[in-house]
Amino acid sequence: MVAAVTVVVKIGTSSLTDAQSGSLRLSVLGPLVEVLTRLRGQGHSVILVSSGAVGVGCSRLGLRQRPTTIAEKQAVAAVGQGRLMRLYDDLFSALNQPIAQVLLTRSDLVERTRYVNANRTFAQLLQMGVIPIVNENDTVAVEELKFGDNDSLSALVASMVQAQWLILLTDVDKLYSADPNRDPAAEPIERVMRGIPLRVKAEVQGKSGWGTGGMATKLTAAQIATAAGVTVVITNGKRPEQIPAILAGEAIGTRFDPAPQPASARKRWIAYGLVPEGSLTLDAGAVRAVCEQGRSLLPAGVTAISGEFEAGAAVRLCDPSGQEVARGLVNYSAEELRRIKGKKTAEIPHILGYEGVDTAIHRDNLALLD
Ligand SMILES: Nc1ncnc2c1ncn2[C@@H]1O[C@H](COP(=O)(O)OP(=O)(O)O)[C@@H](O)[C@H]1O
Ligand SMILES: N[C@@H](CCC(=O)OP(=O)(O)O)C(=O)O
Repeated sequence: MVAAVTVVVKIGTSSLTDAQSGSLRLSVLGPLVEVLTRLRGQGHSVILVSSGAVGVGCSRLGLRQRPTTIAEKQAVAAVGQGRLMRLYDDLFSALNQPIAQVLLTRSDLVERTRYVNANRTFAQLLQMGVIPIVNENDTVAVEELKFGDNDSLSALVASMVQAQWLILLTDVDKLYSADPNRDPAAEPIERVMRGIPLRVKAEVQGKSGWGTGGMATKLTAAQIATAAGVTVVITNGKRPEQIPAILAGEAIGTRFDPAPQPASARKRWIAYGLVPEGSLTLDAGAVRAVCEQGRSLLPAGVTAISGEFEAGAAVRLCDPSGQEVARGLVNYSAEELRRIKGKKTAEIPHILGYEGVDTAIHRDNLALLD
């Protein structure tokens, strides 16, 4: 018997719907509902992140391809989401398991008070024995503030609720060294110890006909969730009955090990919950100070600024080669930083004409990326 855990299961359109007809695959949904209900009955907390609103909406409206315009996608998702939830409610109700619909947009997680509030709602639902079923609120999400894919959404939810497990159910059994649907020589990867291998990142271009992000967004999800201390597994959605064996430690699918010392909830929110509004390029000394010595970022170590943002905004911190290494909340606007970049702290009041703070980003507002 496995100790009670919080598990987030994400199921993609490619597993939920038939690629040809677009109709829902009851042969997948039935066992999934059964296994999640059983886990709940054993005392585990379960959250389901379910895609499928667009796919189901398309099937209902007789559309043969995923819509391309935003307005079309939003309208089709509005048709599909209700049908999807109705089906889930019927199936879970047959097993006496209460469920809840939770629709989130990126902006719900960007604003700290809304993030904290969403977290409280999840905690309350789980305490009441409910299985929350989460999707992006496609109908109202605006392009600049979209998760865009439910892989990232599921990782942010897993991080927010401090889940032990995130299980990504898809139409392949594992992560491969290349897209197995295109390259027959692709080799399966059973375990990713820490950090996602670069050779794999370069080889994750494809996706199924109805899927959104392909394997690339699953790797991003794995990065976000493992950094929060969550164990991530990518496995085939056709066999949901394997989930208890996964939780018991069996080597099924691809397993990503969690960070041994996850950052605090606030730092994780800075790193992955917020949407960066610009970028700062750092010199090598500043990268060392921030990444290895845990120090604040001084204007002296900044060599370039891109984007327009106000003080308090979230920005990317990049090393001299352009690789993103951290994120943080700036103490100065982009316009101010352009004037004081590369300058010593003592020079700042003269340049700006007022006494500012010493740091461009204080270490408490700085989160390293995995
Ligand atoms: N390196 C890889 N390993 C496994 N699958 C890959 C890889 N690169 C691309 N893919 C593709 O990713 C697809 C799954 O992603 P996607 O279609 O978005 O599924 P979902 O709807 O479950 O999110 C697979 O069908 C596969 O073709
Ligand atoms: N929110 C969208 C799903 C977006 C998405 O990530 O799809 P998928 O790649 O199939 O998990 C929907 O419900 O159709």
